[in-house]
Amino acid sequence: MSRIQPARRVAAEVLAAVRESDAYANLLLPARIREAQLNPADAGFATELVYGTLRMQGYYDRVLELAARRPAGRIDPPVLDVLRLGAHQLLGMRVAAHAVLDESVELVRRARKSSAAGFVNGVLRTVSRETPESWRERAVAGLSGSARLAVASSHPEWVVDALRDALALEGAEGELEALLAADNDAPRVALVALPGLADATRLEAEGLAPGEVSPLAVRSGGGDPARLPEVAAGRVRVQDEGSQLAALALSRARPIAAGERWLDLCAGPGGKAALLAAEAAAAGAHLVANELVPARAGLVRNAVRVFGDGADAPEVVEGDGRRFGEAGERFDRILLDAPCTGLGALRRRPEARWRKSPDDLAALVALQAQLLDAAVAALAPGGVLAYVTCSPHPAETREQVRAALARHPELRTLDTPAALERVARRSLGLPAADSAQLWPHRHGTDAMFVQLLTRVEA
Ligand SMILES: C[S@@+](CC[C@H](N)C(=O)[O-])C[C@H]1O[C@@H](n2cnc3c(N)ncnc32)[C@H](O)[C@@H]1O
Repeated sequence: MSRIQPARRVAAEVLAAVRESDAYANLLLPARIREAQLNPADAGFATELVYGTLRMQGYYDRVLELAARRPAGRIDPPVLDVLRLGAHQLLGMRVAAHAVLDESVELVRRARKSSAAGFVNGVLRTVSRETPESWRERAVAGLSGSARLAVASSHPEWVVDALRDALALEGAEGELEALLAADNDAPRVALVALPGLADATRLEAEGLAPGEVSPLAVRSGGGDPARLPEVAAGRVRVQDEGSQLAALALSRARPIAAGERWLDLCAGPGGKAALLAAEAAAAGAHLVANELVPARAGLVRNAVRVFGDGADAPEVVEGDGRRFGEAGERFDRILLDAPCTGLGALRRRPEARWRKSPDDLAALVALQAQLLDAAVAALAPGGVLAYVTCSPHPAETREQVRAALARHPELRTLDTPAALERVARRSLGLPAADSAQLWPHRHGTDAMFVQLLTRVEA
């Protein structure tokens, strides 16, 4: 009989898969919880173990380096997984030391690393001898500036610098620590009630909490959202409220004329496409949803299945979005929710901050510019284009828009903060500017960037 609690076993398996095969914790963990048939309490424990360990990995590595007196890079990766998991229980969850030590030793044996059992026991015992507060001080001793913040908040240093630069564009550099802290908070799951198919007010009357900023949002009461019949049927979907507002800023930028043609250029996995399809269906507009990666195009098809397959149903197409505009086809509204570093969604993708590097940024910025050019070419004169990223990085947001405006004299900005304020449930307090930036620490959303653009006759 295994002496390892099922929740710890599931957490250890997910951490190993995230490291070995670049698995996404937010996709793999719910599946493993279901397979292992964990009860709600154990499912919650496993979720905290996985998310907390991955988010705080940078900080725990610093503590473990001090306790083990060797760099984390010189610790066998499967052994390091077990140490990180143990550190999170001791420092982040205040689990009793004897339980953490016993089960960590079992986990390292189970990972076929029995020879490291004494090492794991010794390092975690050292960690357990000091309080979390004392480790917080020791971990940053001798560090300053971004390096100190990076360790304390468990973010890579280049991400700390990028977030500071993005806040500085609004004169809000002083909010950096609040933003970093918000990235480490477990976000409450937001749901969107698709217009015409579900009703947020009715769901509130049935006991779900109202959303924070989106008029279509309700908050899941915890547990697996798929237990709600509306979610299982695809009429209510899990979607960050910032994403909801970004899609609504486009669909509600101005009244919809029947017969309008809409394009979602980079639609996978289909969250915004489903919302746009609902908005389009209610007003007699038609949506084309395009996605490059076939598997993700499949997710878009699933997301819009609820609209049936009649002539008015959204059309899902596969291919490189950069081909749009070439054949002379024009659209009245275009969403370009561009592939990006995702630095605005670190709360919900706990491993993401460790996977991206500044090298990824250059390639993404180049791709975003090409997709923007295609979107401009495919935009009907007088149409509306929403350029959206789930990253606040200046190179992906305001600098990208500034460069597009310089390349395309026919492009004009629209007052995006006003468009977002019009659709939001409460005032967002957005500063006056052409573009709009949402923030986790201010709005409880991902850090979505939205720029509405229009095209005058060339
Ligand atoms: C930020 S995600 C879009 C999220 C989506 N709008 C939603 O709300 O669910 C960007 C998507 O662009 C896709 N993509 C990347 N390069 C592309 C290209 N050249 N053409 C079209 N799609 C692309 C990615 O596969 C990814 O699914």
